[in-house]
Amino acid sequence: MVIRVAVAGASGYVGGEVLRVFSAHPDVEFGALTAHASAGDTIGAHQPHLVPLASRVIEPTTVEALSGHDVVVLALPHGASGAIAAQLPADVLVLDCGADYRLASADAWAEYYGGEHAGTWPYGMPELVTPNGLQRSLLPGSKRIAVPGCNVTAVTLALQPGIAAGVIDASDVVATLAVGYSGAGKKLAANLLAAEGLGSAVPYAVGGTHRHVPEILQNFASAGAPNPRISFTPVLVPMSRGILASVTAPLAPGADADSVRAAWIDAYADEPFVRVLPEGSWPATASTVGANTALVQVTVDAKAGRVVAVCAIDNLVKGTAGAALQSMNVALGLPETMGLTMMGLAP
Ligand SMILES: NC(=O)C1=CN([C@@H]2O[C@H](COP(=O)(O)OP(=O)(O)OC[C@H]3O[C@@H](n4cnc5c(N)ncnc54)[C@H](OP(=O)(O)O)[C@@H]3O)[C@@H](O)[C@H]2O)C=CC1
Ligand SMILES: CC(=O)N[C@@H](CCC(=O)OP(=O)(O)O)C(=O)O
Repeated sequence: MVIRVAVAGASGYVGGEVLRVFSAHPDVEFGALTAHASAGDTIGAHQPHLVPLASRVIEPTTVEALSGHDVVVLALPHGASGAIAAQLPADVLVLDCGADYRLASADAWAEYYGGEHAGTWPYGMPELVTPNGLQRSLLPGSKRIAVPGCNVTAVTLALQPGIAAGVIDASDVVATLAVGYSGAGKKLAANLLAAEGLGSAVPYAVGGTHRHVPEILQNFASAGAPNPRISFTPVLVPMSRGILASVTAPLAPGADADSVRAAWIDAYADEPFVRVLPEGSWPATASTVGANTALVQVTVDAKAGRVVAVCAIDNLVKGTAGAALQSMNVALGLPETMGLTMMGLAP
């Protein structure tokens, strides 16, 4: 079987990671590679680490260029993906790595992103708990998939077992994230001067303003939280990749350390890409670099009466490109793990 894949945004961080991750899939063959200002350049000029693709020429992102493929991956700024996706044929599988189609609520879109809401597509997180079972059962046959936000993936995977099992109170969640520079995209990351960024940790989008807040709350509600609330603070730290989400919530009445641990272990026992670490060992972003891995740990802070859950991912793999490939496999009826690995890169 050959799956012809077009990648829009091939000059960016996510586009580059889509090219790297998807090239490990035995059935994938790349068709058009498109972008915007870099059209006419070679991939090698923008992604020098992708040596086998170095001589491929980047085309402008047009409906014509993206037509005639089995799969189109959009790795474009939000807004740009909605504009092009609306013109793509209905029978091509479109995986949008941007935010345009993630939210179910047009009001939430207007509040956090502004402008018109493009719509809502099936959500590309196979592990998500939904009222109708796990999200993976809803993806086969889908022709449109909204790939989750990277911070959202880390926070959701950290906490959803406790929500689904009823052992935490999700109306008072506090999340603090250490996030790497590549999450900001190539253009912004280039502006983060090493002289100022190195050696410093800087919070941003503080006070409930981050665009991922409504997406996280949507996932918590999907997992069964009746009135989810979160105080969310991302902190930019000097690493190129990685997200470490530390998430806490009150212990539900009647729950204890045993029921909490059992909830997390049971939730992820059969998940190919989520690993609950042995007790006492805590996730590190370095162990996820380059892999479609989510490492999770949980404990009870008895004095505070709160559950503390931590999740580490590579923002560009499980946080985006890996999640896209995982969802593509499920949508096409292929083994979910095809072409994906939990073997990271270290040291
Ligand atoms: N970085 C991350 O960790 C994550 C990012 N995402 C999302 O993925 C998407 C891509 O992000 P990222 O790769 O980081 O961003 P980059 O800035 O690194 O790359 C953006 C890409 O989009 C292209 N582009 C910009 N404007 C247009 C346009 N008007 N029409 C067509 N192409 C355009 C650029 O092309 P050119 O260079 O030629 O101008 C470039 O290829 C965003 O929606 C982002 O929010 C999601 C999860 C994680
Ligand atoms: C460091 C940094 O800025 N990280 C970005 C990552 C978000 C991202 O890219 O996700 P979307 O697809 O939802 O835009 C942020 O926190 O906004």
